[in-house]
Amino acid sequence: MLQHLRQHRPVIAPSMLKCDFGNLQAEVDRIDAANLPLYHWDVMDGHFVPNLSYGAMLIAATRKRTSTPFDVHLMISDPAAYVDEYVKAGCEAITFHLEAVPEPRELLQAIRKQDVVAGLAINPNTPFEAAEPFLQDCDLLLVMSVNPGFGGQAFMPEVLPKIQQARKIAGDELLISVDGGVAAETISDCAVAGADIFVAGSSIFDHDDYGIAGARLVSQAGSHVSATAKGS
Ligand SMILES: O=C(CO)[C@H](O)[C@H](O)COP(=O)(O)O
Ligand SMILES: [Fe+2]
Repeated sequence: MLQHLRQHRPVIAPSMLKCDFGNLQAEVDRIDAANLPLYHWDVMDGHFVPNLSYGAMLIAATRKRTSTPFDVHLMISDPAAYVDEYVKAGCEAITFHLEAVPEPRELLQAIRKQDVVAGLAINPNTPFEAAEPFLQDCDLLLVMSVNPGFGGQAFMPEVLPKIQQARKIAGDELLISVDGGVAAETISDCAVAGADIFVAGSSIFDHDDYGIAGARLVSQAGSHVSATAKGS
């Protein structure tokens, strides 16, 4: 899975929060036809964030419909209680919030032990230094560029220095994902700062053709992803 993600950099990951749940099979077909290499599932519990989305049951049902890898972004207060459900649902990457689990080492290690990519997410107000001690136990750092809870919000450029810091300190091994308001106008700044996974909700699902929307994002980001990073 890590190899898959590294090979597909810049990775455009459609945020399923914005898809048409009334026609999920059609959405899966359109995403896969567009060759988007990673699904991003936003799980919200109405407690950690003021919104409720969907859970492992829906993800497991969709798992049967596509072989494209899944990353689940857990915006929930007690991720440790639910990680096994998301592994069983077929998620290849599990990302949870540092704000929910201030001592995340044990949970990151437990995720890795199951051969699943371990991701740690930080909110816009959380400094990079809070996550830094745990980076050796992470495969992926997700930097939120909106306050979590809703799709369609405006990108917060003030998070870009955190991405730069993470890339400088962690080197090329760490996958850095940016999530929230990523669009054609904002993606190149994220790529220049050092991100390699770009979560895209509105900037994919608001378009008629996901292939064209994805290719546009790749071309805006692509030239900034270093040649050594690509395919390494
Ligand atoms: O985690 C999220 C919100 O909490 C979503 O992944 C994110 O907002 C994606 O949607 P958009 O690209 O429209 O901002
Ligand atoms: Fe997300």
